[in-house]
Amino acid sequence: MLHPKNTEIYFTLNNGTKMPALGLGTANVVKQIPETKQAVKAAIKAGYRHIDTAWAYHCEDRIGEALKELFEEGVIKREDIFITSKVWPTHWDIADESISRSLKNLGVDYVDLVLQHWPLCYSRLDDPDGIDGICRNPTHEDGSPHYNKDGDYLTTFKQLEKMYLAKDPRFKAIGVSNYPVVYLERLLKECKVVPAVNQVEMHPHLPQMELRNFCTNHGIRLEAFSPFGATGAPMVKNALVQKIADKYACTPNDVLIAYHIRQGVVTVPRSVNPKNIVSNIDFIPLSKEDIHSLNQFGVENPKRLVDEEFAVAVPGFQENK
Ligand SMILES: NC(=O)C1=CN([C@@H]2O[C@H](COP(=O)(O)OP(=O)(O)OC[C@H]3O[C@@H](n4cnc5c(N)ncnc54)[C@H](O)[C@@H]3O)[C@@H](O)[C@H]2O)C=CC1
Ligand SMILES: O=C1O[C@H](CO)[C@@H](O)[C@@H]1O
Repeated sequence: MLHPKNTEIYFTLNNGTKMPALGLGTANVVKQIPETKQAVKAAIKAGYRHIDTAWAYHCEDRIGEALKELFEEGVIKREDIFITSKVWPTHWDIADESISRSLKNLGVDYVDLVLQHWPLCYSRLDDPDGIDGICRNPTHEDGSPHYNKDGDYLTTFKQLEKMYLAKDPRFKAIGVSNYPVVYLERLLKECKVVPAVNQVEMHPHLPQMELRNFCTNHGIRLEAFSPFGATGAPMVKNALVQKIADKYACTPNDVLIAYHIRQGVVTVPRSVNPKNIVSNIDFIPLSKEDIHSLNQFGVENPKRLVDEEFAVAVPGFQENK
């Protein structure tokens, strides 16, 4: 039986927007940021129609250069692709300005999805070496995160909601990222718009079963970041993943991507290597039994692989759930 490629699978969000199941992650490590442009061009030419980015990745301008060339070469039109950007905690109370900054850097009139990047409020500190003159991860002298103590994390989504309800033409859908169930419960009580997406760390070490059930029940599309376990792709070396890869005669990366798409979860693996970018397109008909064994592995061995110093401020990050 012929299977679709991962790039041919789309999911429908709760406002009717269609979102490609596979996207290109662009949170490149600093030394690879200059390779973002060629990675985006390689991905689009290979069939990707979804780019996941953020103000905080400091590469939106390079993505914009790639898109400009692809549009001019007639490879794609703007409406052919799905672009996600995100509002970083430094911009928790100026989401409008963050969106305008991202659109300027990307060189587009709109993005398809805007996410609140983290439910946190950072102080906005000047930093000539930062992004747009702002320190991305502000800290106190002791190295602890420099939060704005007067900030309410829900402010950001409330600002996105207000613009969305006013039919702001700069984006099609709004969502969140790194929201645990308890934060979603508050949001659903205080806001009118149900987030279209919740982007969270997910892989067989972190199946997020409670969050998966909650989001499914409330029509929130889950999106898996760090599907390979972030830089160095540690999940690729996982024995169970490798055993399943052998069974399907595919790569462990193929299993890790199919693990999400077969469960209706969007995923955005990162690479600047055109060979890897292309190989991540291969669809694998992972069975329900194999998906269950991968989920069960994580239920019994929960482990966060992207565990940044600021993340512990969000419930659920401490207990590695
Ligand atoms: N919302 C959020 O807070 C976060 C969002 N993200 C998004 O998720 C994306 C993906 O997650 P990441 O943590 O960046 O990493 P990832 O889990 O996608 O793994 C990237 C690593 O896998 C390697 N890789 C990729 N394809 C491969 C292949 N076919 N064979 C062997 N190695 C391969 C890459 O070289 C890189 O070292 C990010 O780029 C970003 O767009 C990531 C982290 C947090
Ligand atoms: O989206 C994100 O990507 C970086 C690297 O993982 C992380 O700081 C942020 O949440």
